[in-house]
Amino acid sequence: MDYFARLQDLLKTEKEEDRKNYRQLTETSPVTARRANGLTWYPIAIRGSEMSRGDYLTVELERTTHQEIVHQLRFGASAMLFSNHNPKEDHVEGVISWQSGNRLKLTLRTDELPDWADGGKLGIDLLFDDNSYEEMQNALKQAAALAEKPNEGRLVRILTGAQAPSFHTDTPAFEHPRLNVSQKEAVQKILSANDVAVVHGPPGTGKTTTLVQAIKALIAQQPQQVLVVAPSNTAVDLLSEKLSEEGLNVLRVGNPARVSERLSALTLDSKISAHPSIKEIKRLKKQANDFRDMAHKYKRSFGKSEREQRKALFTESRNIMKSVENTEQYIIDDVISKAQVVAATLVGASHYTVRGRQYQTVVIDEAGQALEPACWIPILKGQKVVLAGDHHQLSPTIKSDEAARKGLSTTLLEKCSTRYPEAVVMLEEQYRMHETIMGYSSSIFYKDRLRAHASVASHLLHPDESPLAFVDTAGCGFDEKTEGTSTSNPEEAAFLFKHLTQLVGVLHQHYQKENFPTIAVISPYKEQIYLLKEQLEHSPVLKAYSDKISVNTIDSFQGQERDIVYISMTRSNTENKIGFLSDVRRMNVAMTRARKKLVVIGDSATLSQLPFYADFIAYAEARDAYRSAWEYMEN
Ligand SMILES: Nc1ncnc2c1ncn2[C@@H]1O[C@H](COP(=O)(O)OP(=O)(O)OP(=O)(O)O)[C@@H](O)[C@H]1O
Repeated sequence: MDYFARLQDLLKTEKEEDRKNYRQLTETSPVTARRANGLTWYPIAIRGSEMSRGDYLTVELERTTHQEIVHQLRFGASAMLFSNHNPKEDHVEGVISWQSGNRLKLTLRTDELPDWADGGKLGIDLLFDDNSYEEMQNALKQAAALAEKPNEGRLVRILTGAQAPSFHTDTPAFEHPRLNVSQKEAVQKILSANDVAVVHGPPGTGKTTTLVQAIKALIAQQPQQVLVVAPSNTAVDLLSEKLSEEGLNVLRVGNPARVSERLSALTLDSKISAHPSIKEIKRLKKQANDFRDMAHKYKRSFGKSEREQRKALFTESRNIMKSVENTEQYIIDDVISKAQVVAATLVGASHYTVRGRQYQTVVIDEAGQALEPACWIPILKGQKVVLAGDHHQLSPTIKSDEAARKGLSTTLLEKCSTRYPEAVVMLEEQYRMHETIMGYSSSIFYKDRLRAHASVASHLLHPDESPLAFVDTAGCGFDEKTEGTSTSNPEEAAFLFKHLTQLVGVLHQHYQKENFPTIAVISPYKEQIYLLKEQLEHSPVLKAYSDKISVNTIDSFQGQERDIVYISMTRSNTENKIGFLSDVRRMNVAMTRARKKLVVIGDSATLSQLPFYADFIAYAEARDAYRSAWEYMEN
């Protein structure tokens, strides 16, 4: 089928580009550069080791210097333990089987540690993620084959546009005291869909709340195990927690990104150790060890009867271990089958513990950020799929421009929304933003259909504080600086903090430290973020509020909210280049993080190149929210 052959090609292009980037980052860089890029932990120490299934050795490793750098050494990734004395020869590969804080466990593809591991200077490198690409390619191949099978390929044909979806017409209206009208409509759509339903959740509209209730309702409608997946561990964690709070039995496959007792109780390991039959296993293991010890006592006796005795003891010990394995498998099967919800990342849905399972319903959250080939991994395990997300917020990160241009950046969510409007319900009431903050985004992206709930529609930091400001730096001479591919604007950064310091000074009179408003300072440019962070460090007034202020890129704020949001637009040049500010979805995310006050600082002359910004500035002007930076500089 053309559809999948094309996707397979695009994915191949993407993989090549990804691998190229990875090589550039790793092969020529010294360990410190790899560490700064989040690909390496160094130095590390071995804290313990144990045998795991299949005679593999699992070693526990710890970063020994304090390192806050964000890293990518996560559960499920392939990684390599190396010695920096002679890294070319002294290395061994494995898979990360657990990670938390500064520790991780690496399951090696061997049964013992090599000698060089005693020599110090150890580190661990992330390896290229072949496995995820393989899983995606396999899923695409399987989907293509399935589409040709008249009796089995229905869902595949529907999702690729070859056949229309159908809905029950007799599903009773869904009622729930805590959901609003469009949320109830979304649950109703999910219940009535035979094949596909789409929940379009603009910022702050309660998408998670809706999905949780929909999953409960699905299980009440017909007892079943639901597969719940998302591209990021953070989203999977959030849903797992909420579903479990609602009393559902959730199995979190894989390794939660966040450390919380509630979450770790949902993992397979934790459920296994809480299982009633685990006592039996412990007893059997002890018995097997006792027999083994007894056998070893015959070591120095060479008589025939001793030899036989010894052999019998070993056999007995081995038999017991067999039964241990059987019991373990029984426990695993029991734990998995009791789960009402299996929660994992898209690729994690094919983890060996749940690999062969089928589900009636598959729910994909954050589908606006999910690469389509990755979505096919869980979709093939279900009969019906629910896609939830917002294709007007950030799209999946794609490394190959060519693959992106040819369509890999278009998500299945977007395709289904366009193809089947009858399957889509948009959540229309939002619980985050003052209506003036919401207004521009709503008019550009959501056909003016968003409404602010009464509890937030007119909330302000203080009756004298306006909800929106565009501060124009045009003509101030705040020129951007470009080095390599990154852009920054030191004077804009300094100005931003001056403005923020003033605001904090005013708010200081109205708020206690405990309930002081939360603040985000964001910019699309990494280099600008470094600068902003540095300047924040040197501002004594703001430093006193450092636990209230977060500074980071737009991408890292998706899904979050703050009372006050400052956006440093950074670009200011005479050639009118705006680079990736032209991705207006990213701007949509930035602007909709603010609850009570949004301050956008930028150069109107540069920004107005794009109608999106020209219109935003006009929107601000019409609401008396336009200011020139000169006004502040004169004060
Ligand atoms: N029907 C409702 N009535 C009152 N409050 C609600 C309702 N639905 C959601 N909320 C509130 O709105 C906020 C956002 O809800 P939720 O976390 O479900 O949103 P979301 O859409 O998943 O967020 P995001 O914008 O990150 O996608 C929460 O504080 C939640 O309590």
